[in-house]
Amino acid sequence: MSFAEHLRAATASTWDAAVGHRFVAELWAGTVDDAVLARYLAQDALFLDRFVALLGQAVASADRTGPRLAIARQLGTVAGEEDDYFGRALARLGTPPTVEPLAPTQGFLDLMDEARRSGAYADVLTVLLVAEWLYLDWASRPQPSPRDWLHREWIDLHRGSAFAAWVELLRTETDRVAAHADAATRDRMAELFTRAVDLELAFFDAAYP
Ligand SMILES: Cc1ncc(CN)c(N)n1
Repeated sequence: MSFAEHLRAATASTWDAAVGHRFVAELWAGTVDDAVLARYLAQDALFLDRFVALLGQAVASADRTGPRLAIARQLGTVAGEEDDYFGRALARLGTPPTVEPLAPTQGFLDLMDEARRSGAYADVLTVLLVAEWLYLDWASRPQPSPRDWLHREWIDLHRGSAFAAWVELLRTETDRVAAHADAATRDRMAELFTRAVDLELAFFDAAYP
């Protein structure tokens, strides 16, 4: 088992609870309440801002050209296609332009800021890996797509061959960096991974007041 697979196995119960969350089931079924989706997306718009900054740090701290370019391309997708979805979705749902972060969102902002400020590629990769791998996992259900673009596009942004290749790159990079890291760095990566998985579950929970 690779380092990344080991971390995922160690967090399996929380990971599986997030991937099988009520929010995910309702999104796939196209039955998620507009107020719930609005609450979730308004929080995720706050997440997106700091996520782009974290991707920027990954571009800066990558130690090889190939991964640096792949991360830069994905940064473009998040700042482009994904941000465009947020604009259209929040306009349709009528979400207020400014919202305060709920506790799980604040936890994520702190985690991403911590990893970004550390400048440590290992830390940045670990947080990115959880955020993208867990989303690929819930978005890859072998199930018909919901009809409404509001639901379908949020799924489509996190599945497909390009997104799967992106997650594979993050996993390969995490394993490569961990293989050359000292025990303290690997311990820190494991701690960041666990914190991020806990926050993913709490983030879905928080969509339901
Ligand atoms: C909370 C959360 N985690 C992960 C993702 C996928 N980048 C997201 N959009 N929001």
